Amino acid sequence: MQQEQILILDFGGQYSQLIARRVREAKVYSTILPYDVDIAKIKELNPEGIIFSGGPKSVTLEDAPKIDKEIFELGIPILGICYGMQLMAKLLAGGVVEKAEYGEYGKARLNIIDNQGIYEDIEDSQVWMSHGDHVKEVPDGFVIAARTEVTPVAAMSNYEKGLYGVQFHPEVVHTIYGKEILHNFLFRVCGVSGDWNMADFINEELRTIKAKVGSDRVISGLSGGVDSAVASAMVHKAIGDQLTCIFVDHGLLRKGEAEQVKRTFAEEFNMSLVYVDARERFLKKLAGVKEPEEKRKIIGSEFIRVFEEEAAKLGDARYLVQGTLYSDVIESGGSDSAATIKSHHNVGGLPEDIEFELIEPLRDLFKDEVRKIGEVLGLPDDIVWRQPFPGPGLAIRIIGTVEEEKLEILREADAIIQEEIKEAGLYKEIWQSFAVLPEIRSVGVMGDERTYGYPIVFRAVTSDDAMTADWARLPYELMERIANRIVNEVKSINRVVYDITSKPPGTIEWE
Ligand SMILES: Nc1ncnc2c1ncn2[C@@H]1O[C@H](COP(=O)(O)OP(=O)(O)OP(=O)(O)O)[C@@H](O)[C@H]1O
Ligand SMILES: O=c1[nH]c(=O)c2[nH+]cn([C@@H]3O[C@H](COP(=O)(O)O)[C@@H](O)[C@H]3O)c2[nH]1
Ligand SMILES: NC(=O)CC[C@H](N)C(=O)O
Ligand SMILES: [Mg+2]
Repeated sequence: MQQEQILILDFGGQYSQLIARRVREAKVYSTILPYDVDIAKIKELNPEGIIFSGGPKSVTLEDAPKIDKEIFELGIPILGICYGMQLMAKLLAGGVVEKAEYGEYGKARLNIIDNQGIYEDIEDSQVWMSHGDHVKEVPDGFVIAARTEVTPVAAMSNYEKGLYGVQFHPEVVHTIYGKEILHNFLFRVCGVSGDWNMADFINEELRTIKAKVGSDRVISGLSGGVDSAVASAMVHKAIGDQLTCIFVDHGLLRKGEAEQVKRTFAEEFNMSLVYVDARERFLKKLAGVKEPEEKRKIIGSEFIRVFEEEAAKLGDARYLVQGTLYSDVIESGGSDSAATIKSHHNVGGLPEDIEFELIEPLRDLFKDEVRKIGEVLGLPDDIVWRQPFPGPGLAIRIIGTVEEEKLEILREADAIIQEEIKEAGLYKEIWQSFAVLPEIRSVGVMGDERTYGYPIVFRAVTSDDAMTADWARLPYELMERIANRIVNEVKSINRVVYDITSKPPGTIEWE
């Protein structure tokens, strides 16, 4: 029997991934595809429903993303969100979209005019808006379902065909009834049963991996972090000893990390693990390099070169498993219409001549979902709840050139932070806590002596999925203890500052 699924067509919206998440939270499987996917592919998937995401373009422009009109004739219910609704209005006969006199950004009050379909049991309430265009005339067969103070067509519905457009964003938490509206679309309009769960996801992935790999050998990049542990554990479950995990020590790890990862995996996992000491070659390649994107690309490509050598030793493994998540993909400019914020080593930092076929079972998921899978698979708590650590490691926490001496300083400072945050019982609550070593020095006084040393930037953030983050409001006593210890125990450091920037506008890491 074919699995129930909802297809999300991505028009480059900020929240496309959030829509997918909300659908999964409703226990319905979802797939995101770019808007220009072939209509034949959509027919083949035969989803229970389709959601059009928002998008940055204006449908009134010539080069705006479009879609084959045939999609409205497939008999599949469609929910168009923001740009998605405007596109629906533009493509269907009778619909008119124009630039609105007043754009609407942020909170608005939804006034429901027609309570059927996705508005059953929904009351007038706050919604979240972000648009400059609006629908002026609804297409033939549609009714105006809701309005706001400035937008006369805030929602439109065609009950007969199961076509719905919403100008607001039901997927964001600020839309009070957002979840209920999406549920109405899924359960009342599309008629899904909502019996999908993470265990199904895992089983489906296992089947796909098995079918793809056959009897070939596979290697997996294993870092000790949760993503690669979960991805590797899944692949191991699918193909057993055909998998070999490769742990690369690139010299950019934290204090004691290499030993700790080796120990944990020997004790807790029955997968074979190869440890590669690649410290010298990474540091050599990075020598003198300052520019963050260049560092990232060097590291991404060197990782692959190491994996290739190890694959050859194993008799040519053709597949490489990576614990890539959706947040890595989107920041690397993963969809056609999204900007590149930074090239994650495992996505945008991959070399062009890579010959491996990638296996990335977590590519569509967010970290908290991966942690759930980790729990379902029975992975130990200290792996599942480990704070993320970026693949390029300390190299992107040293501003400027990466040198052994600076790495040593950063390792010591970082170890103090880890220790104190754990001691304070905050490790799990805090998304990431770490030290950054900037390329500046300042004057201080210690033991009546002038010092001219580096500062350490202490950064601690809260987040659910790394897409947005806020600086952690740590107790002053804890900050004080950390600052004191760093200045006293780490040589060359004479000052500690705390980063109070959220994401956006900052990012979590400094490079
Ligand atoms: N030192 C390493 N050795 C081998 N592979 C690595 C290493 N560091 C990163 N990788 C690969 O790059 C992927 C992405 O790294 P990333 O840091 O996002 O994930 P993670 O380390 O598994 O989890 P976390 O995000 O919790 O740190 C990993 O899943 C892994 O496949
Ligand atoms: O494996 C990784 N390879 C990378 O190149 C990379 N860059 C950032 N990160 C981690 O991703 C999350 C978001 O980071 P930023 O807010 O700094 O963009 C945070 O959790 C970062 O630690 C990386 N992880
Ligand atoms: N968030 C969106 O999808 C915006 C759609 C379109 N760009 C507008 O401004 O109206
Ligand atoms: Mg990591």
